[in-house]
Amino acid sequence: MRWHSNKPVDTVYSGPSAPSPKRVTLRTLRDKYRRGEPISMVTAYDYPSAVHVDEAGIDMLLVGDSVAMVVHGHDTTLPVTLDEMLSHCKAVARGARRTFLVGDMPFGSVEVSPEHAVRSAIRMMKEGGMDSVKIEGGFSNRVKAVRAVVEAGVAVVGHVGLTPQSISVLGGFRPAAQSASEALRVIKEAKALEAAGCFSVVLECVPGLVAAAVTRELGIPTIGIGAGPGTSGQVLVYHDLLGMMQHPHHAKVTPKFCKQYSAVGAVIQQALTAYHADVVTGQFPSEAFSPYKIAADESAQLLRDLEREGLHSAAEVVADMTTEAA
Ligand SMILES: Nc1nc(=O)c2c([nH]1)NC[C@@H]1CN(c3ccc(C(=O)N[C@@H](CCC(=O)O)C(=O)O)cc3)CN21
Ligand SMILES: CC(C)C(=O)C(=O)O
Ligand SMILES: [Mg+2]
Repeated sequence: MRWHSNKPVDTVYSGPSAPSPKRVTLRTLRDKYRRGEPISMVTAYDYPSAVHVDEAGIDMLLVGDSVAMVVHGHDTTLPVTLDEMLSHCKAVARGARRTFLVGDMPFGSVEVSPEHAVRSAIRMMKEGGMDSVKIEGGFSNRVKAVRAVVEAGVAVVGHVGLTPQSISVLGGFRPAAQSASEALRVIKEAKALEAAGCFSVVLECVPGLVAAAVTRELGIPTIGIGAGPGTSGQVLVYHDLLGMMQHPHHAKVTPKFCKQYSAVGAVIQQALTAYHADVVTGQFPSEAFSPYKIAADESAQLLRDLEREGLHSAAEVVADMTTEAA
């Protein structure tokens, strides 16, 4: 009860039952945007990563359908289902106390009709515990879906430029808006998504000039990924920015626009190799990691019980280890 306390804020208990930090809301995001303050966004797919993102002060957390590639090992984002996304959303929601949560609507959860999109979006909110959803694409049927979802009372982030869920028609993860006509289309799509009620739009893999033009044209924040510095905010994939995807197995899916702020993949590899070596050489677990003891009178009783039952091998071990300990 912060408002009843006369202690300075930093002496207030900050353990698990501490008062919750102030949540980022749509209001907070709009205020930042109006003041021209950049908005930070990162993906997370599980409880521990959500805790880290939350504690870092990141404004928005995206439970991205990139989970299909980064966590499930698929080559595209297409296979992940709404039920799988919901499982990740629930875990993330348990770890996030402050950051604004966006659930990525996976391929197959919005396309059929606006009603279909509304039903899926409601599940993201109700079951997934999200604060909003993100819907990929700017074609007119997607704009209609966005409008229906917003009218149902769900805040929506749009997503134009490279739209990985359209890989089947795009033919690959290619940068978007590189011709005048493509760039104009992206700008018009972003405008249409704003008009349909999106509170923000992600711009993926478009030239910085195009992203800056969209940003100036819109009255809502743009969040760029591989879109240069001229957007209202930035988003990166958690594992990419931590440098967890350096192994040749997944290095191919780490996009070149990603700055690596650490080399966590190398740290993990080194730790696992060291653990393996310790197990093989018997250095783990040492006394320090063998905490469970049996009292002397209990082990003496156990020794008698084992001999009585004819369990001589076990009895021998108990006898040897009791003398060792003594
Ligand atoms: N780990 C990860 N990070 C991401 O940022 C991310 C995903 N996965 N999966 C979903 C989408 C796909 N993204 C990607 C993936 C690859 C490139 C990329 O390397 N593009 C190349 C061209 C590749 C080609 O032509 O096939 C480039 O030169 O930009 C870009 C964005 C961004 N998203
Ligand atoms: C790359 C971001 C914007 C995304 O959609 C995802 O991670 O799924
Ligand atoms: Mg996505």
